Amino acid sequence: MSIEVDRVSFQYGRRPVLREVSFDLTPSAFHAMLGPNGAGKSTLFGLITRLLALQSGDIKLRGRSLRKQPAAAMQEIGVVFQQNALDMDLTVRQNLMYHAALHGLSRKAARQRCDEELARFELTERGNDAVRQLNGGHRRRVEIARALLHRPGLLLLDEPTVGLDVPSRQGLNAHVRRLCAEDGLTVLWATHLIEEVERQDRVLILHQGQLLADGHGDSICEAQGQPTLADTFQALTGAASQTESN
Ligand SMILES: Nc1ncnc2c1ncn2[C@@H]1O[C@H](COP(=O)(O)OP(=O)(O)OP(=O)(O)O)[C@@H](O)[C@H]1O
Repeated sequence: MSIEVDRVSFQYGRRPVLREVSFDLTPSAFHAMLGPNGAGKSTLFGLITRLLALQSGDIKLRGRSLRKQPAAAMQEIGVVFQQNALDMDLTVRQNLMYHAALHGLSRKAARQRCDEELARFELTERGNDAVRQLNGGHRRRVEIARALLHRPGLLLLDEPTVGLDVPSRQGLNAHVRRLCAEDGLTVLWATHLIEEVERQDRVLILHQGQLLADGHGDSICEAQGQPTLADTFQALTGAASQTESN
């Protein structure tokens, strides 16, 4: 699924937060958006998902402009925000069914899609448990399953591993990479953690609202004359990359 972000700038009040950000994503590939806290990642996600209104520039999904055809463009997007957005007292299945109804799926289609997603995320046995009973890693999986119920072509994840322990972080990252490889999903994974990025990923480095690098991890390292992504990130941003331990 193609997405083009074209010269998007944004400011809160008089404070610029994004400056002429442009990129497009490779269909069916995993993209890591790496940026320290405050880089503007959540603001960009807010614009792509229309939580925030575009001020300048445009965003197109499969050629459909968010400005001109917002409803059609939004059908293409599944999103997992930084904050848990599940109802903790409802069961896993109820959370999914509610979301499917919001997307206009019939009850029959919704049930079928829920079954498929629960199986794919190895959650079938937890379907009737309240979300509150699940650990953090499983809750995040439910959120991703929910984001995919309406079969979007693009999955956005905003720091999805925040608050998870190391094995859960790694498991979730690997799971999303599999979705990309097996289902042809286009993924944009925002993080400030270098461990979640691999050298063969398309990497977008955002810093203080500007896109400082965009390309395969290897090419970015080579262009900067740096041995690792962590060194490249530091050279470009002046910020030591954050790791799970700090
Ligand atoms: N509603 C708001 N009003 C004013 N400033 C804001 C608002 N939301 C975010 N900001 C500021 O905009 C800048 C970018 O924030 P944003 O949340 O987009 O960055 P981020 O890369 O997602 O970082 P984080 O992971 O910490 O959320 C920050 O300096 C932040 O303080």
